[in-house]
Amino acid sequence: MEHVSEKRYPLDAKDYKLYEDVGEGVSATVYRALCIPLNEIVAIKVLDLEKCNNDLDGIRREVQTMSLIDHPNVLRAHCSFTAGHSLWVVMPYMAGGSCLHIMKSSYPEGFEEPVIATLLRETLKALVYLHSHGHIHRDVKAGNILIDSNGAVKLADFGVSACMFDTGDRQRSRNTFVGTPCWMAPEVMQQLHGYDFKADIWSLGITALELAHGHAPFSKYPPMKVLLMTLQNAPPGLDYERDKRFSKSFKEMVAACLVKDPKKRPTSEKLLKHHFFKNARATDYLSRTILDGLSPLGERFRMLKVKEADLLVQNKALYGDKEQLSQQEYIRGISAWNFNLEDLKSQAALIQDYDGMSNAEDLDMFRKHEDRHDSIIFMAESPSAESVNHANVAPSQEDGLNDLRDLEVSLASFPIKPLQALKACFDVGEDDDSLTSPGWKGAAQSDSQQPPGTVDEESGRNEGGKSGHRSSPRQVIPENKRFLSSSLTLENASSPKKVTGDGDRDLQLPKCQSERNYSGPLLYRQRRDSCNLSSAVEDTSDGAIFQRKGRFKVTSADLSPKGPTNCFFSPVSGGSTSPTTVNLSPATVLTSLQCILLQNTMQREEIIRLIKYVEQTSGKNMESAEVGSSELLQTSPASTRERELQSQVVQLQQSIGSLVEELQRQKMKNAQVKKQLKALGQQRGE
Ligand SMILES: Nc1ncnc2c1ncn2[C@@H]1O[C@H](COP(=O)(O)OP(=O)(O)OP(=O)(O)O)[C@@H](O)[C@H]1O
Repeated sequence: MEHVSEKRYPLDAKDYKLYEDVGEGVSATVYRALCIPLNEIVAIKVLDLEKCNNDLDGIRREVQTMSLIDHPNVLRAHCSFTAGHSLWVVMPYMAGGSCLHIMKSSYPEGFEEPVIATLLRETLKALVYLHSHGHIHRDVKAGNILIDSNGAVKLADFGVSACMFDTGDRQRSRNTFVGTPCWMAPEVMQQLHGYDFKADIWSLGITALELAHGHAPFSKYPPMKVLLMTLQNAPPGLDYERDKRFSKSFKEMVAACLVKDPKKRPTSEKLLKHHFFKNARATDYLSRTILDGLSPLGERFRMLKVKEADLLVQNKALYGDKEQLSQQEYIRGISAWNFNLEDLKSQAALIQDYDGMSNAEDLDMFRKHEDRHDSIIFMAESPSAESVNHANVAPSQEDGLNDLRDLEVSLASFPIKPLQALKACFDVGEDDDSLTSPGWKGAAQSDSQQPPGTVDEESGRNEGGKSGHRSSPRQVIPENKRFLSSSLTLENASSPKKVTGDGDRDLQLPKCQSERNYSGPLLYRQRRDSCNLSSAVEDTSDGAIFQRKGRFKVTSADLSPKGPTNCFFSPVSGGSTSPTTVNLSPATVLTSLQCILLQNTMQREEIIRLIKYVEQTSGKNMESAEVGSSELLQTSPASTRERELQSQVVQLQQSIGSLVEELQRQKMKNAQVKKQLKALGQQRGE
């Protein structure tokens, strides 16, 4: 199957002339190019196989999927071949570029409804086709919806697609944590029961919001927060003042996609019949509207890069802070997040300031649920379409009962288990990448400056005018790792890396929660970081690493309690000390984070006391001890803040406690009323 289309596209880099770059992803640069023998303009995606961190299986899957599909709304690869250490994927050139690029350059506030309806209908047609052929796309987003000059719409990027008919490792990959957080369905984050086609419907709903607003919901938050917000909050929707311009049918369509329970989402086929799509126009409408007057794609892309570079410089000047920069990158729609330890720690810290109230409510509430699973009466319902309208409304104490009810409903119908998500985050890190692939670390930070690398070496020319070379040593791809689109044989398809599914992870969850200290993996990794141990290989023994195109690297996690001690923050420690809890709520995770914080504070204070004690009793003023204690004492402002936070948490706990009691009282009343009604009914019957 060397050539998948009727025309024979050559399998040699020399037969293509690369022009300007028109797009960039995590691991690839896309060029406009000329296929010389056919005299045809094509797009060539040049994937740097080194950047892919040896995830040849993932790449092979992308190429395979792209080659086999045959639908007008799905971007199909003409052919692919390796050139040195790059993989070239030749595909039709979509001159309009991605919806994301169009929005960024000309529609920062999003598109008008008929445009959105047209784009989504075409995307949905692609999904109907993919789903009926057993594929889950898993990365539906505006950046992957491409438009041709005549307005034709195609869904691209199969880098993380999965096949429902797969077995073994690939089947298990449906339990993995892939995609791009803002667009990622809760069940994908949750990694509890795996997921199916419905994950794409969620992403489509998020994409609808993205097309309506110019950015995806939560896009200003760092990934960790996005995960927690997606899991904890009511689904986002078109509920704001600014959304008044949109029709009821659009709002309903979005609400139908963004139901947390995947079973309650419509299939792609059913969704396509939604009356919202009656607003959709013929595709040439797109070329007459959003493409009209746009400069050529390469030019737009260049301008965007300049804008982004300026933004980065500005931000650096403003914040000089990595976290802010990573957020800005996020805003810019770049999905190559840098999941390093420091980022994660600061993200984890950020979570505490967010929605303190609701988090604390969740915290106690859910813990109490865990203690009395059976006593919850209204658990079976799921968040209704109306509940979508409650999104982002901060719960108040006045309507505490309703909120509690909502919370119970949403938590109960959606057994949140975000620890894996967090854990996955804690177990990803650029340290691993740097250890396994020496050139990666720097490369990840300067993606936009990366040349295609092989262009020069393989074809001896680089028409794109790219300059600059990697400083990292080039890795020669062994012959058995080279492949053409024709070489997708079974043997070749076997993954070099074993993919570990969530099932494994579940099994490894500690039996006794009290043994678990969430600071364990963090501290452990911190230690490794500081020692710069070259233990990436050992790391995989803790949990096989699998990666999807640089978005995430997920391991089966280090679950052994490597942390120093158990959490001993009694006011909020229920979740952490419960001996049987395995299903963890976001609240529990937050509890654990709070525990870690408090634990560190208390330990620090304890150490200071001990140092002082030793100093006094020994009568010696040991220099080192002095330095140590004075340094430690300097940290007191932080601990004051921490104490404040702790007391806030305690207060919140207390108010939640009373709300829960009130809830219990109401339930008892309810039960009594029911009894009375029943008795009355019986009396009447007699
Ligand atoms: N056939 C094409 N014609 C025109 N532009 C394209 C084409 N394919 C991709 N692009 C542009 O290049 C960008 C990056 O491509 P692509 O998404 O396939 O790379 P990636 O590494 O898989 O990205 P990511 O993983 O971040 O989604 C796209 O967002 C799009 O703007």
